[in-house]
This record gives sequence, C-alpha cells and structure tokens, in this order.
Amino acid sequence: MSATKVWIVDDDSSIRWVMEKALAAADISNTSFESPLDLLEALKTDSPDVIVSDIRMPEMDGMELLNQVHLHDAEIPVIIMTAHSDLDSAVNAYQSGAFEYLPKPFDIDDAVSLTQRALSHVKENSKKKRNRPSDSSISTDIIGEAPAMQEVFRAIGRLSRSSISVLINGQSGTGKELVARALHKHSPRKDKTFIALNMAAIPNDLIESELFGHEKGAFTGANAVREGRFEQANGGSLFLDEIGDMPLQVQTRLLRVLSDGQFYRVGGRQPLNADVRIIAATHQDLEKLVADGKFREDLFHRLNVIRVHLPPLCERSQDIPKLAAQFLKQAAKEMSVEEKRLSVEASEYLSNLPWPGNVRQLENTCRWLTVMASGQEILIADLPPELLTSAESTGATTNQATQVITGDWQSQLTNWVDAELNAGKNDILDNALAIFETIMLKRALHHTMGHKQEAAKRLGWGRNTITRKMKELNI
Ligand SMILES: Nc1ncnc2c1ncn2[C@@H]1O[C@H](COP(=O)(O)OP(=O)(O)OP(=O)(O)O)[C@@H](O)[C@H]1O
Repeated sequence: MSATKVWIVDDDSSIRWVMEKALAAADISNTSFESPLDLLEALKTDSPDVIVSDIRMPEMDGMELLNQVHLHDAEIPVIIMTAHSDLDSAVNAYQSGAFEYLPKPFDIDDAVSLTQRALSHVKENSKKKRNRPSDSSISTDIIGEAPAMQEVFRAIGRLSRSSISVLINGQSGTGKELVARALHKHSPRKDKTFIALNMAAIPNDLIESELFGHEKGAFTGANAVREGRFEQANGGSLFLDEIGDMPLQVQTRLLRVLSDGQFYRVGGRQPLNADVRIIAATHQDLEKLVADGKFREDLFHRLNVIRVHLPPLCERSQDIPKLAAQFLKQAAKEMSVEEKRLSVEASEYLSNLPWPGNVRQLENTCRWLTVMASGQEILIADLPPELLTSAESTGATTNQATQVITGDWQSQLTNWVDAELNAGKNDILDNALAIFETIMLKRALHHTMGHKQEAAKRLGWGRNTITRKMKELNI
C-alpha cells in the first residue's frame, strides 16, 4: 500500500464500503468516517492528502465541512459527492473551493480516477490557494444530467472566477444562449449588463452601428447619437450569437476592438473604452469557415480561448423527461392552466425522437401539448402528428408507437438517407448508427425490465459490449 491517505466521509455505510474497497483495490490507503465531526476531530492530530465527502450529512453538510477543513488547511483537495447533478451544485462546489464534484450516482471507476487526479495534484505541489465559500446561490434553470451537460456545468463552474472569452458550439436550439447567460451570471461581472445579439438577425450594413453605435449624421438616417451594444455592455458581457454570420469587415473591426480595448462609434473620433467580455456562439464549423476564407483566423483564435460544446438533444435523451416536465410546468404557468403530465409511454416515446430542433422544439411541443392534449395525462395519441411521423422516419418506436407506425422500415430508412444526403449532411452513418443502437438497446432493456445480461443476450451482444455501449450512448 502506498503512503497516501484519502479520508472518506459519508453517513451512508454502503457508499463508504464501496469507496473503501475501490480505493484499496487501486492501492490507495484510506480511512472512512461516518460523521464529519469525527473527521474534524481526527484533523487535529493528523492530515489527509485528499478528502472525499458526501454533501448531505445529518451533523454538518459537505460544504460546511469543506469550509472547516480549509480553515485548518486550505490546500487539502476536497471532492464533494453531490446528490444532484445540477448547475448550482457544480458552481457552489467549485466556488467553495472544492477540487471536484462528483454527482451521484457515480461510476466507481470515475470516483477512483478523480481521487487519483486529486492525489497527483498534491504530489505536483500545484496547490493553489482556495477561496472561502461565496454567497453564490443563484439558481439557473439549466437541466442536464447527461454526462455531456455535466461537462458544461463543470466548465461554467471553473470559469466562474474569470472573464475569459468563451466560444459555444452547438446546433440551433441546444441552449447556447442559456449557457451564455449562466456564464455571465456566475462570473465576476454578474452585477453588470448581459447583452445578447444575433448576427444572423441583423442586416449586414447595420451590424457595425448596432455593435459600436454611431454619431449624429454619420450616415443618412443617423439623426441622433446612438449608443452601441459595446457601450451598453461595458463592464459586463456581450453574447454574439451566430458569430459565423458576422461580415468580414465587422470581424476586422471586432478584432481591433478586442486587441486595443477601445473603439469608435461609426463616424466618431473619440475613442471609447471597451471593457466587455465576449461570449460567442455558433452552430457552424468555424474551422471550416476559416479554411474557406469566410472567417478571420486571428479572430477565431481570439474567441476560441475556451470552447464549450452543447450536444444535440438526441445525444442526451436521458434529460428529455426532466426537460419536458419543466417545460410543461412553465407552459401551464404562462397560460394559467393546470399542469399536464406525460404518461410513462409518452415520456419514453419523446425520449427516442431525433429532435432536429433540439431543446427549443421540445419546449414548443410542451406548449402545444398544454393547449391541445385532452386530459391531464398526456398519452402518445395526444402528441402532435408531426412527431408521430418523425418517429417513422428514424424508426423510433415504443409499444404504443408500433400501432401508429406501419410499413417497411428499410424503405423509410432509404428515404431518410436520401433526405440527409440531399440536405448536404455529413457523418450520417455515425449519427444513424448511434440512434439505431440507442433504440435497440433501450427497447431490449425495456423488454427485459432492465436486466442487462438478458438484454445483451436478446441483442446478440456480449456482457462487456452492452456495458460499453451503455456508457458510449449515455444510457
Ligand atoms: N438544458 C436546458 N434546460 C432548460 N431549458 C433549456 C435547456 N437548453 C435550452 N433550454 C431552453 O430552450 C430554448 C432554446 O435555448 P437557447 O435559445 O439557449 O438555444 P440556442 O442554442 O441559443 O438557439 P439558437 O442557436 O437557435 O439561438 C430556451 O427557451 C431555453 O431556455
């Protein structure tokens, strides 16, 4: 056994047991405590290298323990195991100085590798001073339990003390603006203005004056001085959506502003200070635009300091039931009607759809259902007709859906491939395979009541393959 010491604290004996065994198997010596008070007592005479703590414990919660531990020694990495994988837990954990947070239920291999990472951090002696707990309890309604969204939450948490440029990538409707708002809300600029501007929605010849403002008489129609968005967002954040649509000439100007920290209104001679954090977003492949000469490479590098990727909704289908429940709740509130609920079948059916319009399409569907569904409980038959057809085109089925979906799926697949190819899409085989395997796997698990080994047998896969596929496909 190595000399390193990991202290585990959790009131749940089964978690303690699992962690003890897993760490010991990885040759990491460890001690566990049932109560955080016992751990604090032990800290008077001894010191661990890393602490892994539950968040909710009767005598003292994990955040308070983190605080107490860091009062004693601010350099001990503490990994917080949270019951929730929401953005607040991630941001709170990071802002309170946690080394990492581990949303439950977690994969034990992940927990061990995280602990190893914390230990190597100690060894490398890169112990940065950690901050004291902050007052951040801002709630942002971003739903995302899927691993890819957890990565996004981590990024927001890690960036919460900086004002660095961020480039958000993702298809339309995946939540880019929501994430941009969260980045601002959890940044040192949170008390200043956040301004969102969509490049694709402004005529090209107006973008410059929209961004930088204009002086009176700068051009025909400029009857008065007008503040630009840069001025309005001073000290705060400017969200530039669809940055790939920004005309080259404006790109040149933006680059100059970012490097000089100053700008001029259109027709102006007085330089103005630009203390603005840029958060840019695009659904396009900016590298390709750069290669095609449509986007300035230097601007690209300036914006692409940190990249956050938002996956399409069909790649995080496990979040769909929760998202739908929230949207149904919001829609009921907006319309002052009683909230509707999805039946288990409808929820599962929605989870298997391709959602080309991503989260926005799901949100609109929930509004539609709030108005149109006949009962309080939404059944598959209540869903909008286009969703029943879209399931046909991807082959997504559930028991009930098979009654709606008839016909030969190979010819439907042929139509789908033709449509994708005609639309100029790439990587369609990879996308289709992921959808195909997800549906096969989910149905097999459904039929075997979640029995993995039996599902593997029915599919003709080995036990290891099903485990790997479930991980790869986020099931
Ligand atoms: N993870 C999420 N949790 C809750 N609501 C979400 C989530 N993602 C997106 N939404 C909601 O979906 C809608 C679309 O999101 P948003 O406008 O941020 O997408 P976008 O990627 O910026 O779209 P576009 O590129 O078309 O502008 C919004 O109403 C947003 O609040």
